[in-house]
Amino acid sequence: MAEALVQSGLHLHEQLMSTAHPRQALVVSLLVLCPLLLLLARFATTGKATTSRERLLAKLPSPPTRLPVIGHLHLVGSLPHVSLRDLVERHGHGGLMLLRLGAVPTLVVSSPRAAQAVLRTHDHAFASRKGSAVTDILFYGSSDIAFSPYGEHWRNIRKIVTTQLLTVKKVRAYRFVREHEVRLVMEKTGEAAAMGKAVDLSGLLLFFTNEIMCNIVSGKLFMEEGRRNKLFRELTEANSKLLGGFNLEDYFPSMGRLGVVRKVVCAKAKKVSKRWDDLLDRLIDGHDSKSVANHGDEKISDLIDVLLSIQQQYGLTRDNVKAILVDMFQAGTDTSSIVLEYAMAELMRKPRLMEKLQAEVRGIVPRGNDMVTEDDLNSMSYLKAVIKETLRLHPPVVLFVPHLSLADCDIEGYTIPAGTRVIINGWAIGRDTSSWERADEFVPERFMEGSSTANVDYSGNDFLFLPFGSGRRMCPGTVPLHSNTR
Ligand code: HEM
Repeated sequence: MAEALVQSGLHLHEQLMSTAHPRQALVVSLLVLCPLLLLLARFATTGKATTSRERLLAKLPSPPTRLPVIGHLHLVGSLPHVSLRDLVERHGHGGLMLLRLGAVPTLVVSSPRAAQAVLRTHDHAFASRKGSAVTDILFYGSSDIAFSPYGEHWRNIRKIVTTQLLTVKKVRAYRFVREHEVRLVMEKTGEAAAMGKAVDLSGLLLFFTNEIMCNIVSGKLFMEEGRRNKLFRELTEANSKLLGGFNLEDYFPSMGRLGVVRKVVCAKAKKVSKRWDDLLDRLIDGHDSKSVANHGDEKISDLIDVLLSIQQQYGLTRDNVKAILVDMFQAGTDTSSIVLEYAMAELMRKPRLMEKLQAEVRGIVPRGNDMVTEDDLNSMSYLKAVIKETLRLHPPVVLFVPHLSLADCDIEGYTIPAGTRVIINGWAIGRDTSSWERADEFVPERFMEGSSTANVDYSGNDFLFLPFGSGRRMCPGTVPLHSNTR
């Protein structure tokens, strides 16, 4: 179940990063596109090995079996993160390898040391992104946080997210939303258990995280909630499919610029984007800067309220606001539910660990309390270790959103030319056998006191454990994740 889940790739970043594709999809797509192949070959081979950039790329370690037109695409199997890890082990050097994915030279980074070079030593040079026709449509000209190129606009919206939207204070304020949703999940599970019915945990956890994100982003006052939340779920899934599908332009950018190809590639994305746009327009129109969701005495503004209230101060257009909102949904929903699902799957497979965790919870929650409160969680060191271990072994973002280099950089004795796409394999880094003992096993004890890796954490400073990345493009979502999963 778990590996399939990684592949079904529900999370924004996971989708975005799936620049490497299942072979089947590739073969089908290429058959369909056969008439275009000759043209492709022309585009794909232009400038080959003649420029200084090509000469630098040619020095990088790379699998020898490169085919005309598709390059190394045929080497990438149905689990791209696994294929890439294996390919780097076989053909890479120092955790680095160059793949030609169609016409796009792509640097694959697969070891803690190489990741440190990219995300810390040369962070500035590797901090950009390259949008595509699809991200331009779904994210309002790629003006969201995840796809914006490095520069003024990205700095501005990233600041908004970290100082206004995803702050500890703000996330704490939504505690009542989380507690309400946890109670609902408990009730549903309890009812099913009483009737001896099986529970679809994946569905329940996805529903749970989606409900939380919906209430945090757009509050409780606007539109009939059930309908709105369902629509958000559908649209998030539609985005994931589009971002994770085979997009010709990702591999053959020159082809993508041809009007006719762009039209075909973009038709579906435009339909989905129109539905997002209608929904976001209705939600934004339903808000005004003074609107607040009430909970007892607390007055909690949702993320739309916050964005509208600072819109002028930060010079945001309405489309910028919408792009940020799409990011929050896309990035915030599946990640947390995937972590929860893997944690449950691992604990079910290892009842001894489940008992240990239950004993910790029972020892801390006062007798008679039917719910664990968020205050109780701080003292639960084994629970924290279980979550860390889940993130190490099953990071929901297996391959990071591709980075783009802005300047030439020397790494591990190679010069990586400016304009190179970089894929960081977070999944492989978490399972690196030179960093982790019994790397493929679920052992939360490795994060408990007394273990040599007890203090390793995911703040982006320990390069052997990067579930959220590191550096300028590191995930800004650690604060909400903490609250949603625990
Ligand atoms: C378990 C939960 C999550 C994990 C493991 C995770 C992981 C990541 C990773 C690995 C990246 C890419 C870093 C890079 O490209 O170098 C990323 C980017 C991002 N994440 Fe998350 N994420 C999670 C949850 C969230 C949540 C809850 C939000 C917001 C509500 C969020 C918002 C973002 C955004 C906006 C970016 C793009 C940052 C940028 O390009 O500047 N993530 N995340």
